[in-house]
Amino acid sequence: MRTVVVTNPPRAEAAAVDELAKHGVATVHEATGRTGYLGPSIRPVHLGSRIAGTAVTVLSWPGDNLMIHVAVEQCRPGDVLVVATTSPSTDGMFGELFATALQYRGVRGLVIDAGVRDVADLHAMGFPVWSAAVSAQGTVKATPGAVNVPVTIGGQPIRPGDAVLADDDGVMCIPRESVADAVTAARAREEKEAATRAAFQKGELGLDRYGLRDRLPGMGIEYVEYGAS
Ligand SMILES: O=C([O-])CC(=O)C(=O)O
Ligand SMILES: [Mg+2]
Repeated sequence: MRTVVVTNPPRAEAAAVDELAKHGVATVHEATGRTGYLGPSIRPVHLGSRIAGTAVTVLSWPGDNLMIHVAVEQCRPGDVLVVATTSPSTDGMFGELFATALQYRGVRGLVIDAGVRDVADLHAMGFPVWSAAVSAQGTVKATPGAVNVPVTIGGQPIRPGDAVLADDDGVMCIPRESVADAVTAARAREEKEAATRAAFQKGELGLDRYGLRDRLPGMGIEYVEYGAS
């Protein structure tokens, strides 16, 4: 692994990232052709937050949070810290002290493919975190890694400066060049879903709205009156 700290990577445009935060992960994931989702193993540590920000990426050795300390200095307002490890680990690499340092720098949250701790404090501070685990197990500060290199979480590549969108449904990454397009697509999908919601509120069935009823026979689905042989 290259032990490198990349400074000042290009970041997704801030206004587009802020627009992105108006839309949920499920909506943007669908609107972008089901791309970029980090998968169900990256979970919100506390519910009720939705953030979008630009990624500062960290590649750490498992059980070692040295490079998170290095990365804090690279963070700017509007960033999200994204931490991957070189092999799987659930150790609690991050807690309220790191969150305090990141909040001071205007960082919007943390996404980490490892463990976090001090979760009651993180909750009280209002610092949103998505992680693979919660663990009191502490870590060392010993092994070089990298900051602002491309990382992979849940099979999804995340480059420094890409947009990260996270809410109660999980986390997704949008390439920094594609954020404005993703916002446009998300708006269109929300308009379509608003029309569907209004129809469902009046009792229309998905079977009819989506043209499914006519397709059921072709799929071999038949209706049988209860008790009929
Ligand atoms: O200091 C650590 O190793 C992680 C932690 O608990 C904190 O950030 O509060
Ligand atoms: Mg702590």
